Amino acid sequence: MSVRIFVTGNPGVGKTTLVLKISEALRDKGIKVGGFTTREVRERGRRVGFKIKALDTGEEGTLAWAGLDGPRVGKYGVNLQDLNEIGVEAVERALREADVVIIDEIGAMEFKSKKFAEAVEKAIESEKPLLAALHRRWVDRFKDRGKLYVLTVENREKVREEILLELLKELKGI
Ligand SMILES: Nc1ncnc2c1ncn2[C@@H]1O[C@H](COP(=O)(O)OP(=O)(O)OP(=O)(O)O)[C@@H](O)[C@H]1O
Repeated sequence: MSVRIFVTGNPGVGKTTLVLKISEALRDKGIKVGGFTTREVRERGRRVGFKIKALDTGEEGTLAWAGLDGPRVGKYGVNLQDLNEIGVEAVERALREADVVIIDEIGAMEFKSKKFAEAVEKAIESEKPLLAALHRRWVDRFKDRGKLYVLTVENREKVREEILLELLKELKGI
């Protein structure tokens, strides 16, 4: 059975940073990483939206923006087009072409897309190693389908090393 690693934790604890550093470390070893990351965008100190970026191509779009017309999560409207065309496509590509699949994150915004939900399911069922950031509210739904790490400021460096070793062990031979 393949490794499936979920990382959760409070907002801003470092989930995206962990995923990015692990992606870099894997790439440095010649391992092909695919999937997507998200990041928040602030203007004058206030959060105004979220960007979504494909790990393989670097293509970036808008995941959600305050006041945007689209399915709503809080004050943000979700941009289904970029979520599907950048995020979901990146996961599909990773499932075909990459050695490791990264999903950052599984949460309310992302689940506004049925295609995203299907891609997550495929990624979990896949034989390829999966590393996914999981929003706190979705932990109960996914915690039995892989290994769950709860990230804190205190443990985040150690957890990062542990996950990297776990993935490398699984990828031995590539
Ligand atoms: N290991 C670390 N060492 C130092 N700073 C860190 C570390 N991890 C994260 N940070 C800093 O903390 C901030 C938030 O990190 P990050 O965006 O990775 O968190 P997150 O958990 O993904 O947030 P969100 O809840 O928005 O998804 C960033 O400014 C980042 O640079």
